[in-house]
Amino acid sequence: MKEILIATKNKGKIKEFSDLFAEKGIKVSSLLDFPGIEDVEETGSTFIENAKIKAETISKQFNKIVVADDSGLCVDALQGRPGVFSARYAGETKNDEANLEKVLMEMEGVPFEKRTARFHCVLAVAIPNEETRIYEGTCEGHITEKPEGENGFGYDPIFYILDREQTMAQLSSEEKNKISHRAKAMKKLSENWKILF
Ligand SMILES: O=P(O)(O)OP(=O)(O)OP(=O)(O)OC[C@H]1O[C@@H](n2cnc3c(O)ncnc32)[C@H](O)[C@@H]1O
Ligand SMILES: [Mg+2]
Repeated sequence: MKEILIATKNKGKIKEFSDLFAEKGIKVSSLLDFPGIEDVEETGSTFIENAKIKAETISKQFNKIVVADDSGLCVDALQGRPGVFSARYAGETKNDEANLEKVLMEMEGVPFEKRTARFHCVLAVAIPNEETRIYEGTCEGHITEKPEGENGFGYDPIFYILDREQTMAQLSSEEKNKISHRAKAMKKLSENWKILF
């Protein structure tokens, strides 16, 4: 079976990529399968820079094709924050619940029509001795006033999808994988599938 290495230790992402690649008959491995590999420092100032840094660093270590995902939540009323700081918005420990509580606190008193936000996903495909490829996807929504739903990860419980009348965390994983920023970026990558193998 074909296999692709994703440069992440985020369990939520790994689950989604496993499902999305399984549709193509491809198995996913991740940095959780290689406990000796250290986290790559995200020193870039954009999603694209950070996705490239993660994919290229791990690709060099393994000398093979590697996919990395840099993603996050951009809230209009917060001038695009948390943005590239999404994973560590409430501190270095990467606590999903503390992060979303911080966003809710900062959004207190903001009326519904001004609570617009989007999830952004950048996939970088690093190929030894070739230029890194970039694929992007976004998903539009509104920030809720309190968390709802148990599925997904990260900011999903406070991200309301207008035409579904549900938060991302209330959707099943199959439904999220049809509309999410990650699924949209994956679709673009899958149109260029042949670069992977
Ligand atoms: O860098 P890696 O190792 O892949 O894992 P990470 O968790 O640090 O990932 P990012 O640097 O890309 O930060 C993305 C953060 O944005 C949030 N996020 C990304 N995609 C999301 C999604 O589909 N649903 C909810 N939150 C998401 C979540 O809090 C992530 O921790
Ligand atoms: Mg990260």
